Amino acid sequence: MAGVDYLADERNKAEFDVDSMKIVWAGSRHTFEVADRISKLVANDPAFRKDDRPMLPRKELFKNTLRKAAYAWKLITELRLSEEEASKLRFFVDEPAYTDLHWGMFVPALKGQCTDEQQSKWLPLAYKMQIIGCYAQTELGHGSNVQGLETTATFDPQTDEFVIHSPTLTSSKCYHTVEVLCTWWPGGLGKVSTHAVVYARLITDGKDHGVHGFIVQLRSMEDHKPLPGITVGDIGMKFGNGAYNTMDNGVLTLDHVRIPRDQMMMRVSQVTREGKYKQSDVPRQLVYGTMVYVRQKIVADASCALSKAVCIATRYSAVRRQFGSQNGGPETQSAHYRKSYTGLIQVIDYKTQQNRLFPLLASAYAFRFVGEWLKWLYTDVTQRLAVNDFSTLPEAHACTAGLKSLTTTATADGIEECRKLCGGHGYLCTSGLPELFAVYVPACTYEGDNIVLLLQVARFLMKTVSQIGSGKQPVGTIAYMGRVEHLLKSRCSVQRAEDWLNPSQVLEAFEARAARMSVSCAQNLSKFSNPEEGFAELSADLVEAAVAHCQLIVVSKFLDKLQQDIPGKGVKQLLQAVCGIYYLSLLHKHQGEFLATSYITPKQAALASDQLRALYSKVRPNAIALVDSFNYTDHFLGSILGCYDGNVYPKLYEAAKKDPLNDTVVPDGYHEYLKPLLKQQLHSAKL
Ligand SMILES: CCCCCCCCCCCCCCCCCCCCCC(=O)SCCNC(=O)CCNC(=O)[C@H](O)C(C)(C)COP(=O)(O)OP(=O)(O)OC[C@H]1O[C@@H](n2cnc3c(N)ncnc32)[C@H](O)[C@@H]1OP(=O)(O)O
Ligand SMILES: Cc1cc2nc3c(=O)[nH]c(=O)nc-3n(C[C@H](O)[C@H](O)[C@H](O)COP(=O)(O)OP(=O)(O)OC[C@H]3O[C@@H](n4cnc5c(N)ncnc54)[C@H](O)[C@@H]3O)c2cc1C
Repeated sequence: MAGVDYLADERNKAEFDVDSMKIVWAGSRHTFEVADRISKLVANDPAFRKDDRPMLPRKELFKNTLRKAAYAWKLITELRLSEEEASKLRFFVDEPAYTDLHWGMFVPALKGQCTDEQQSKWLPLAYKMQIIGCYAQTELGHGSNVQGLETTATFDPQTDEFVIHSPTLTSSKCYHTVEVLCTWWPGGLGKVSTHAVVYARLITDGKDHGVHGFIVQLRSMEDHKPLPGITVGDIGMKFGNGAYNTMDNGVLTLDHVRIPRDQMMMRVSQVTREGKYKQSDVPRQLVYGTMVYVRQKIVADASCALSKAVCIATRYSAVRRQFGSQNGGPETQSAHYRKSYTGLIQVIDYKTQQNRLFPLLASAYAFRFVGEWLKWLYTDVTQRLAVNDFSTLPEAHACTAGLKSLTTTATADGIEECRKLCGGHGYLCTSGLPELFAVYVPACTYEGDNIVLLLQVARFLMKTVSQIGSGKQPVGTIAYMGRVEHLLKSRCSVQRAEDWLNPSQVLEAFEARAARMSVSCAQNLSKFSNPEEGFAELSADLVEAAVAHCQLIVVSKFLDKLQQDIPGKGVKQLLQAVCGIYYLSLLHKHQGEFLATSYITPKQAALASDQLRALYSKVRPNAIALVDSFNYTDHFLGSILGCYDGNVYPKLYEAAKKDPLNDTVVPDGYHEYLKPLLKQQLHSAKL
C-alpha cells in the first residue's frame, strides 16, 4: 500500500509536465522505458541490497560484490538482456566491480588496438566472460606520465615471444630508499582478472620503441593461481567505508614472463617474425584510444552522480524546516507537517540554500546534455578512424580530456556541497552522501589527473592560437577562435537584467572570455625563449584558460539543446531557466575573469546577478519536479534523506535502531573497559 506522500504539495506546484521531462533527461522514450524497467527490476530484487555496505568488513564486502556480479551476469544471460539493458543493470546495481574494468576498459582496448584477427580470437572469450580482463597501465612510480612507464616487453626472436618484465628492485640513491617498480592501481587486477592488457616499453634488437599494449594471462584457468613469474594482489583499503572498496585495485610484478608475439596488440604497430618493428598508417596516439573512450563515458556518468546528490539535497531541503514564526508560514503545507511545523521555513526557501543548490541542479542537466553531445562526437570520431580520417582526433582528445576534468571536479565538489546542504544528517551514512562522495571523488584522479588533462587542453588551445592567420580555419568547438579579432574588440551590449536571457549574447560573453584568456596566455608564452619552460611557468594561467574553454563548450551545448524541438507542457521554458542558472552562476563565480578581460562592465555583472536571482524564484516551485524527472528509485538513491515520499524522520529513527551497535543496550567492551573506569572514578570520588 502506498504511504503518505509528504512532498505531494511540492509536486503539485510543478509548472511543467514531469513525464515529458523524464524523457528529455533519459535522452529518448526508448531509453527512458529501458531505464525505468531495469531500475525497478534491480530495486525489487533483494539480491541487490546495498544498505549494509558501509558496515561490512572488507572480505565480506568483496565476496558480496563477487556474488552480485555473478548474479547480475546470470540475469543478463537468462533474461537475454541486450547490451543496453545489461549496461543499465550494472548502472542501477550501483556498485563498483571488476566488471566495470572488464567491459569498460579491457574489451574497448581489445576492440580499439587489436587487429581483426586478434579480435576474432579474444573478443568472443571476453564477451562470454570466459576470460576476465583489466587495464594495467599505471605503475607505482608513473601514472600521469605514460611515456615514462618502465615495464619492458623485449622481443626474443629465438622463441618468437615477448619477455615482459617489471624492473623490480631499483635503489633510489638520493632518498636512500628502495623503490619497487611494479604495476599499481588497476581495478579488477588484485583478485579477479585472468588476463590484463599490460602497457610496456617495446624493445626489439636493443631499440626502445616506446609504450605499447600487450595481452598477458595472469592466472591459471584451472585454479585461479598466478602463473609463473607473476606476483599479484590487492593494494589495500581505500577512502571511505564500503565505497570503492568493492573493487580489487591491484599490484602486479612480472618477472620475465613470456607471451607469444601475437599477444602484442598490433593495430597501431607490429613486430614481424624476424623482429622488425613496423608502424601502420594510423597515428601513434591511438595507443591512448581506450582513455578517450573511457573519459567520454566518465563525462556521461558525471550527470548521474551529481543528479543523485542533488535529488537527495533538494528533497531533503523541502522536508527540512528551520526558524520562521510560529504563526503560519507562506507555504501551503501537507497535513502531517502543518500540524507540527506550521510557520517554520522550509530550508529550500532560504536564498542562500537556493544559491548553493540550484546551480548544482542546473549543472546536472548541463552535464547530461554535454555528455550526450560528447557521445555523438566520440561515435563520429570512431567512424572517421575506421576509414583512416584522423583529422578530428586532436579535438576529440581535447574535448574528452577537458570535459572529463571539468565535470568530475564539479561533481565531486557538488556532492560534498550537497552533504553540507543537508546539515548534520548529511553526515550520516544513511543519507547516502558520504558513500557517494567516497566512490566518486577518485574520478578526479583516475583516467588522467584533472590538472594534467586541463594542461592537454591548454596545449591544444595554444596550438590553435599559434595557427590563427595561417589560413587553417579552426572548426568544431574551437571555431570561435576563427573570430578572435572580433572577440578581442567586442563589448557586451547588455542593458537590462533580461538581456542576459539572450542566447547569442551569452554565447559571445563566454567566447570572448575564453578567447581573451587563451590569447593572453599565448602572448605571455611568446616572451619565453624556451616554450616548454614558458608552458611550465604559466601553467596555472593555462589551466584557467582551459577551464574557460571547457565551460564555453558546456554552455554552448546546453543552448544548442534548447534550439531543438522539446515537447511537453512547460518543459522547454523550465529548461531555459535551468540553463540560465547554469551560465549565470558560472558568470557570477568567474566574474573576475569576465571583468578582467573587459568584455563586461561591473554594472552588467550586477545585472547578471539580478537575473540569476529571478531565475531561482522561477525554478523554486519546480525544484522537486525537476529532481523527480531523474526517475530514480529509492533503491538507487540509497538515501533516507532523499526518499521519494519525504518521510525522513521515522526512517532515520528506524535505521538508527538497526545499527549493529544497538543490538545490545550495553555495549560489548563494557565489562573490560568501561566498568573498571567507572569503578575507579567511584573510588576516587568516594561515592
Ligand atoms: C555485471 C555485468 C555487467 C555487464 C555489462 C556492464 C557494462 C559496464 C560498463 C561499465 C563502463 C564503465 C566505464 C568507466 C569505468 C571507469 C573506471 C575507472 C578506471 C580508471 C582507469 C585508469 O585510470 S586507467 C589509466 C589512465 N591513465 C591516464 O589517464 C594517464 C594520463 N596521462 C596521459 O594520458 C598522457 O601521458 C598525457 C598526459 C596525455 C601525455 O602524453 P604524452 O606523454 O604522449 O605527451 P604529449 O602531451 O606530448 O602528447 C603527445 C601527443 O599525443 C596527443 N595525445 C595525448 N593523449 C591523447 C589521447 N588520449 N588521444 C589522442 N591524442 C592524444 C597530444 O595531444 C599530443 O599531440 P600533438 O603531438 O599533436 O600535440
Ligand atoms: C580508484 C582508482 C582506480 C584506478 N584504476 C586504474 C586502472 O584500472 N588502471 C590503471 O592503469 N590505472 C588506474 N588508476 C591509476 C590512475 O590512472 C592514476 O592514478 C592517474 O592517472 C593519476 O596519476 P598519478 O597517480 O601518477 O598522479 P600524479 O601524476 O603523481 O599526480 C600527483 C600530483 O601531481 C600533479 N601533476 C602531475 N603531473 C603534472 C604536470 N605535468 N603538471 C602539473 N601537475 C602535475 C597532479 O596534478 C597531482 O596534483 C586508478 C587510480 C585510482 C585512484
